[in-house]
Amino acid sequence: MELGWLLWGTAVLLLLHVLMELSPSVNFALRIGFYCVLCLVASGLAAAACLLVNGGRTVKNMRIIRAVVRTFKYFFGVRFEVKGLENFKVEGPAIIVSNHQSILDMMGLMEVLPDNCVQVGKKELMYTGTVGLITYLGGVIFINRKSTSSAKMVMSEVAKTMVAENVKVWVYPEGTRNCTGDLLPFKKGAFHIAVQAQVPVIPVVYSSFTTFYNPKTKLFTSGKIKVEILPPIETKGLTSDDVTDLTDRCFNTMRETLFRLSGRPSEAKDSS
Ligand SMILES: CCCCCCCCCCCCCCCC(=O)SCCNC(=O)CCNC(=O)[C@H](O)C(C)(C)COP(=O)(O)OP(=O)(O)OC[C@H]1O[C@@H](n2cnc3c(N)ncnc32)[C@H](O)[C@@H]1OP(=O)(O)O
Ligand SMILES: CCCCCCCC/C=C\CCCCCCCC(=O)OC[C@@H](O)COP(=O)(O)O
Repeated sequence: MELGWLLWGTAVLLLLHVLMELSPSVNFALRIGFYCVLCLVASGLAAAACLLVNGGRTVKNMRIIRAVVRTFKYFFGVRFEVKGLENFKVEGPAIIVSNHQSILDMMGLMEVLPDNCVQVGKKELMYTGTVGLITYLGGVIFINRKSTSSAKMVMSEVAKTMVAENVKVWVYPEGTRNCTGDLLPFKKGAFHIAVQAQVPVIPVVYSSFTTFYNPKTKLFTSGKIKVEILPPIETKGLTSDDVTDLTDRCFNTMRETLFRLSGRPSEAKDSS
């Protein structure tokens, strides 16, 4: 009986392996499917640990989530090369902005996430089962992207509480995933918070995934991601009139860095 199960298991694994070798779409679907299942299962386990250790929604849970997610890279053969971690060592709160390419970004986020840091996320994430639960427990700030006025209200509240509670806030200023190897124009919410709270902006750039991950061509193999944490940009003395300029400066610096890290230096010079 047990031998029968073993043989069936081996046959299924072999079949999956052959299918993955033969078809890039099957390989892609299985790897992404595995990533989602891993996120759902790990979130359930992490949620139990968060509730036992910290009792409810708190940024302290991010340490548990970070420790769990940092193991994911070994399942997918993803390696990170990180530079500039010392730039996170600013006294007190800050806004961290980074490029957003895929759901796989959670691995890169947790690889460098400083202590006492929460992310801004779309409210739809709340409805993703255990992943929604873990994002809630970790203190993620949920916004409704379809309503600028309500999103702006939440962001203004964040500007007040991040100073009172001494937390850093991680925002993806492109506002959505973008895996083209370039940046989308930046939304201004993150920069408004930074100016309102008078806290520095710390840009973080991840090299393009396109050489090993591309949903359009169904590519998903192992690969290396270069991460660079850039020096903080001060906002002391800036007003709401300076937000557009601050956004543009940050965008240009990050785009230049993205192209350099991804081996496309010439195009960085074309941007402006
Ligand atoms: C254990 C296993 C676990 C596995 C799992 C772990 C997961 C544990 C981690 C989870 C991590 C989640 C990570 C999720 C990642 C996302 O969900 S990314 C998507 C959600 N995030 C975002 O969208 C953030 C970026 N978006 C913004 O900041 C946008 O500005 C806003 C606030 C949403 C507004 O959107 P909008 O209306 O489209 O944008 P925008 O053009 O910027 O603004 C319109 C006008 O309002 C003004 N404005 C904007 N904001 C403000 C403001 N705050 N004050 C005054 N004026 C403002 C602008 O200046 C602009 O006016 P003009 O200057 O053009 O005259
Ligand atoms: C009971 C309901 C069950 C629902 C099951 C849902 C399955 C989802 C399972 C795993 C997904 C793992 C995702 C990890 C968190 C990813 C955060 C993220 O990257 O969100 C995307 C968001 O930044 C931008 O969204 P859009 O590009 O605008 O779209």
